[in-house]
Amino acid sequence: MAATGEFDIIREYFAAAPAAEGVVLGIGDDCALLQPPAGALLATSVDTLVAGRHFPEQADAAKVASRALRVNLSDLAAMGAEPLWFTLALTLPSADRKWLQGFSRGLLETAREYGIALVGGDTTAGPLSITIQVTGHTTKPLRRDGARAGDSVYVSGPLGAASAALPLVLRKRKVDAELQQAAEAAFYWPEPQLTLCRAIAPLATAAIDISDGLLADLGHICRASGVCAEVDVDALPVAALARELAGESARELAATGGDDYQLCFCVAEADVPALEQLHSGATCIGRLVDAAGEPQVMAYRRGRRWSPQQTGYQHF
Ligand SMILES: Nc1ncnc2c1ncn2[C@@H]1O[C@H](COP(=O)(O)OP(=O)(O)O)[C@@H](O)[C@H]1O
Ligand SMILES: Cc1ncc(C[n+]2csc(CCOP(=O)(O)OP(=O)(O)O)c2C)c(N)n1
Ligand SMILES: [Mg+2]
Repeated sequence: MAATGEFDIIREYFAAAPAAEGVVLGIGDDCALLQPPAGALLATSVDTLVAGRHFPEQADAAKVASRALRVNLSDLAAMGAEPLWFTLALTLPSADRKWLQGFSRGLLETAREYGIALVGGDTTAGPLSITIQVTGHTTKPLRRDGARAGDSVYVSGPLGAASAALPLVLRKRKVDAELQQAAEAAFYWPEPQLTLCRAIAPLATAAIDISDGLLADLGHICRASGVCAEVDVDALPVAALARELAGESARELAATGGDDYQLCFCVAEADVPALEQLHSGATCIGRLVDAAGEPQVMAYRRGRRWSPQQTGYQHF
């Protein structure tokens, strides 16, 4: 039996979200009432995931829910913020009970894992899309505009897995069950770098999460900070899964493919030894230099300037 209407869906699948810190009033009224931690800045961000654009139309509901929350948590990590609350705007083609059960399970399990509470949302009929707005708190924000010439540029972990996995996730390429599972894990369960962001917050001058592609996203730091970046593409940590799936193209995917949600961050020269002491798993991939002309990313392969056709995903 299908759930009947908008309010049944909310009550049955979302209203049972557990009580959480700072939630004076949660789901059910015109607004949620929230009490921010004393003295903290609130960090807020919203991202939409559209079926066919951000995930396959026929994707498993629990996996899509988890990915939708994880990519939003990634923005909190990139800002140096701790998760507090989120809202969910869900547009559904139909009130499919099985889909909704999977979706709410995946969403609420992920929310519990990362300590973030669902406090409200909106439910409408239409083409499948998922919008999540997250709020966190921080006393040491990691902005995009704090990087300076001379800083070293780091990435938090291996790149290229999610974009190499996309053809498998889209079922455009058939592989054995184990490889299919690894591909789906890379795509649907990116790890928001919240632990790393806590460790690097005292040292990083700027940070961004890699959603569109490393070279494109680092470009945002360059423009915000008024610097150029020199990136040694040969130094990028390429994910083993990307190598297995994409062979020779894996390094290009690591540089320009999105969807991995690792962090890219910068550290002043004087703080590099302290950063290295953290043994955080981050890899130095280049450095920042004065922007003689326009702030931009300059990529190098085998010591020579390298300009890929696309530096990252573009919607339009
Ligand atoms: N439609 C919009 N209205 C207002 N601000 C927007 C809109 N779309 C994007 N932004 C803002 O532009 C900046 C870049 O957006 P985006 O590339 O989506 O960031 P991210 O990769 O962190 O999700 C962010 O500060 C975001 O809040
Ligand atoms: C079905 C499908 N096709 C293609 C992609 C690749 N892709 C779509 S959007 C995107 C970039 C990230 O999405 P965006 O909406 O730009 O997120 P934001 O930068 O705002 O966090 C990528 C790599 C995908 N994830 N799923
Ligand atoms: Mg966005």
